[in-house]
This record gives sequence, structure tokens and C-alpha cells, in this order.
Amino acid sequence: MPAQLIDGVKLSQQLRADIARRAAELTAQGHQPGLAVIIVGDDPASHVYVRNKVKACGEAGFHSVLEKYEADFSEAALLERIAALNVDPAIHGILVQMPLPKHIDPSKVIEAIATTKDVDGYSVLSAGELVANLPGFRPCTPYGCMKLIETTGIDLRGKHAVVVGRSNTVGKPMALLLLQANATVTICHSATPDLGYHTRQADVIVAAVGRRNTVTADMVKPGAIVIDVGMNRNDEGKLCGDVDFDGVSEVASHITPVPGGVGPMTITMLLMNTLESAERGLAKKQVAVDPAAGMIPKPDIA
Ligand SMILES: Nc1nc(=O)c2c([nH]1)NC[C@@H]1CN(c3ccc(C(=O)N[C@@H](CCC(=O)O)C(=O)O)cc3)C=[N+]21
Repeated sequence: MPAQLIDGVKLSQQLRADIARRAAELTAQGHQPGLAVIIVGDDPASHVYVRNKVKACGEAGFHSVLEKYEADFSEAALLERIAALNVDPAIHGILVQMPLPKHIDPSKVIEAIATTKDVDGYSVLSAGELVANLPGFRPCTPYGCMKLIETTGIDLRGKHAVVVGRSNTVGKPMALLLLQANATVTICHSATPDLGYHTRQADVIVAAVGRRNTVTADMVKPGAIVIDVGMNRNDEGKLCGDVDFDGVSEVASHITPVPGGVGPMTITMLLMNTLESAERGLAKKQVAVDPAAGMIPKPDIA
């Protein structure tokens, strides 16, 4: 029996409908969710992604600003823009599109974003919150992968999840989210001698390497769930993932396609984080003005 497709476009539509409904409620109370997206340089793929993010904001009823800067925009000027957005009450999320030009230190830029607006979940503090099981913004791609796994109805408790890839943006946070869901987690990477040995034991495989055909049918246990985070081009220039989709579909119980799997969910969870940022800001404001709560009103920075 071929694997069931986990449809990221369909799940995104469902989640985005709910996000739009909650955004409209906030807007009616005078607190429309707002996302600022900054892009530096002229990488064409980055411009496509950024355009998609801004478009998704519009469709969800969010306010959004897109700031585009030339490749020679200075680090100091970028940090200044972030400082301004950090105190802009109309902005609840700030995303600086990666990669940045080489003269800009990405770490400096990420850490400059107010934690309350770090909707990418890329900052050291957001990463620490994830490690410590504290509330905070989850990186959008792994967060989206968890939502995709949820649609299978399979409880992760006690299941063996194998993450292939250890990037700070996907592999590492993915492993932590799976761990939070009570899976037994293995992280494999470029120095793992026999990848198939590990993946063949997996009930769930998350492939986030950036190399096509990294996971083939012989490396998958029958009935496994396979989530493909990869975004590569094949010889015909067509978008493909890290998983040999045709082969693995014959073995897995559930599989995500590329495109149409994880990609759309990344943007959906960005909207979700921005919405939740706006909701938290409003909740804080309501507590701050409630005299019964005995709180001193704080300056409006979130
Ligand atoms: N600060 C920052 N945050 C990011 O979240 C971030 C980033 N930088 N830099 C680049 C990567 C890449 N990324 C994608 C988002 C959606 C799709 C997406 O929607 N993909 C569609 C297909 C798109 C197509 O056809 O080209 C899909 O998989 O179905 C892809 C890639 C976010 N990124």
C-alpha cells in the first residue's frame, strides 16, 4: 500500500483560516498583528520567499512592512532599523531574511531583535527557552513539521524519531520538539558513518540535510512517517527534497511531498508566531491596566 500524502498546502489553509479569524478579532480591538520583513541584497530565491511571506500576511489580514536594502547596506544601519522596529507598537514580529551579505554578522543581527518579537525563534534566548521547556517562539520549520506529524494521528510517545541534519534552524530544534513530545530521539549528521542503520529503526524520519536522495527506500522501515524538509533542484531544475519520494512512498505509511509539504507550513507557523506575539502583547496590556492586578503600566514595547 503506498504511503498517505501529508498535505502541507491543505493543513496550511486550515490553520491560516483560523489565524485570519483570530487576527480579525485583534484588529477589531485595535491591535492588528504586524510583521516586519527585512531583506538585504539581491539573492533571487530570497526575494521570492520574502514576497510569499508578505503575501501570506496580507491574506491573513496582518499588517506587514517589507524593507529591502542593497547588498552594501551596513551592519550598523541594519541594527538601527531593528532597534526602531523593536519599539514600533504596530510590529509584533521581525524577520531578517537569511542569508545576509558576508559583511554582516548574522548573530549580531538576530540577537538585536527583541525576544518578544523574535518570531523566527532564531535568537539564543528563544533557543534556550526551547531547551528549558519554557514558552517562547519555536523555529517555524520544525514547528510546522510537528503540526504535519500531528495530522497522522499517531502519538509520538515512545516512538523512535530520527532527525537527519543538525542545523540550528531545523535539525537541532526539531530534535528538541520531538523530545518534548516524548519521542526517543536520534540525531544523525554528516559524520554519522552508517545513516541507514539509524533510519531503518525510525518510526519517524525528519530529513533536513539539503542533499537530494539522502533517504532512499532501503533506509526506511515499513510504516514509518517521513517528513522531508529538503529544498533542492534535480537535474531538470525541478524542486525536490532530501528524500527519494517515489521509492520511499512505497515503504512509508505517511510522507510529505516537496513542494507542498514543509515549505508552506514554515510560512504558516511564522504567521502563527506573529499572531501569538500580538495576542501576548494585548494580554500584557490588559493586565497592566487592570488596577486589581496591581501592576504598574509598562512602556508599550511589545
Ligand atoms: N530569517 C529567515 N527565516 C526563514 O524562515 C527563512 C530564511 N530566513 N531564509 C530562507 C529560508 C527558506 N524558507 C522557506 C519558506 C517557505 C518555502 C515554501 O513555501 N516552499 C514551497 C515551494 C516554493 C517554490 O515552489 O519555490 C513548498 O515547499 O511547497 C520555502 C522556503 C524560509 N526561510
